[in-house]
Amino acid sequence: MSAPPPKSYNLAIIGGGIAGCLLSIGLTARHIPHTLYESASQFGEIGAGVGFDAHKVRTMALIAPEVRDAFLRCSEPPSDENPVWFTVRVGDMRRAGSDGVVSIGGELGRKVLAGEPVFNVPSRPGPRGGVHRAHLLDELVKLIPAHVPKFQKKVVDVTEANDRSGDVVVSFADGSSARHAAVLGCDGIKSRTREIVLGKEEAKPVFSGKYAYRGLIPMVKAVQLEGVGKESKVGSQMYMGYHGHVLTFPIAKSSIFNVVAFSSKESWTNAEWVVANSREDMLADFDTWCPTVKAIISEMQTLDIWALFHHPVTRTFYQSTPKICLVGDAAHATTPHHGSGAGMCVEDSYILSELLAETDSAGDLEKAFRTYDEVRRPRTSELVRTSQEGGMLYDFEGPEGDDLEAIAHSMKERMGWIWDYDEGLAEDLERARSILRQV
Ligand SMILES: Cc1cc2nc3c(=O)[nH]c(=O)nc-3n(C[C@H](O)[C@H](O)[C@H](O)COP(=O)(O)OP(=O)(O)OC[C@H]3O[C@@H](n4cnc5c(N)ncnc54)[C@H](O)[C@@H]3O)c2cc1C
Repeated sequence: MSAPPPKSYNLAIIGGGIAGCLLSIGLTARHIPHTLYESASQFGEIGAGVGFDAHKVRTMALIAPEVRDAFLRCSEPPSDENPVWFTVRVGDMRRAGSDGVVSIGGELGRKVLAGEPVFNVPSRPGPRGGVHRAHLLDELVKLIPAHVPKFQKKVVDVTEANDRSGDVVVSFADGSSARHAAVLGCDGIKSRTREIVLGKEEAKPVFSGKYAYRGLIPMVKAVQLEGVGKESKVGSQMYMGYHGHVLTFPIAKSSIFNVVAFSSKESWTNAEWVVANSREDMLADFDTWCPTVKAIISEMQTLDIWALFHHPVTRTFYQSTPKICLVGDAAHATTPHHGSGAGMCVEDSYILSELLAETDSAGDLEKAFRTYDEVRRPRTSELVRTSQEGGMLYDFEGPEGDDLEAIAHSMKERMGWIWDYDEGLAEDLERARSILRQV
């Protein structure tokens, strides 16, 4: 197939995380000229896991088939016989008798042995699951042409060019600047581009009431921990409790046991979001929990606390002067409780790439951004809302309390809304295209 006519514009992507890389691949596949500016000296992700559901993996292929292939190279082929997202247990023993039976809400709760499976949240068939973030990013980066990324380019400002061209001038911390038709802000939860669009106050992320410990344990070691080994083949586990929950899932083709352990806190006053902590304090957060959870926590090598912030209310994802469009966490930073913040980067990148593919002149970019905002903001804002509620649900802080049937029902409903979206996304794109084509 011959290449489409060249675009009369050149875009700037700010930020080379999952959103910036996916968008760059999407634009490259559609012959849309752009440069990616990243503040760090190279692409990089933290040493932790990230999970994608089957719908997001299918959407990766719509950005470009190579994105899905990249994911598959990092992930374990799923068993579709009994697809399970998480096997859910009660890990907190505060309400347990000496026999280990937890006295907890709902009919299900009467039979619960601490640490033993209570219910499964079924996932959907198809490739999906956890990968090591750095491994995935390494694979994605290979799909970005060498001339596209520019490193050590920290964006400090975006202004309109003063020659009535409608171009934007991107200014960097090193004193240099670059001119583009528009900016695609993929600069994450602490986004500078969001500040420019919304103003400093409105752009501020908000503490969600939760913090997390994150750890990677070699699988050979994890399977020796009490209660873990026999379930190594089962996959992902969630241990619920009062004001906390613990997730474990295999990554790096099951060679690493990824742990995220959550706790609650009313407020966060520290200017830093990742702070050092003592082993005693970390263990104390889970000292009422079952032996399996305690064994997992005691094996964690990183003690840092990650305060979890999000950006719950967003008036707009774009502005016209200077032209900026927000993508990924820059647009809709979410808590991780539905494991879908990066998944929304996938959906955003697909929709925006497709809309830009249909936009031939710089004068039409604003319309493309307005259309993207119209179809993407409702869904992603809802994710931010339901994800925060999800964290409270797993920690027995929601209206369901510790009623396990009500929690199971709510979890399945919330996850279905995120996962069963192949048709929804196709409809969103169709609707967006018809808006874009209106004169
Ligand atoms: C504990 C935890 C677990 C999670 N688990 C999951 C999961 O299982 N599944 C899932 O889908 N999501 C998950 N998420 C959410 C997911 O990690 C994020 O939604 C996703 O990584 C956001 O990607 P991003 O590219 O938008 O932002 P980022 O990854 O933050 O990337 C932003 C990039 O922009 C660069 N940058 C920043 N400022 C500037 C600047 N001024 N100039 C130039 N460059 C700049 C940064 O260096 C960085 O490279 C989790 C989040 C947390 C906290």
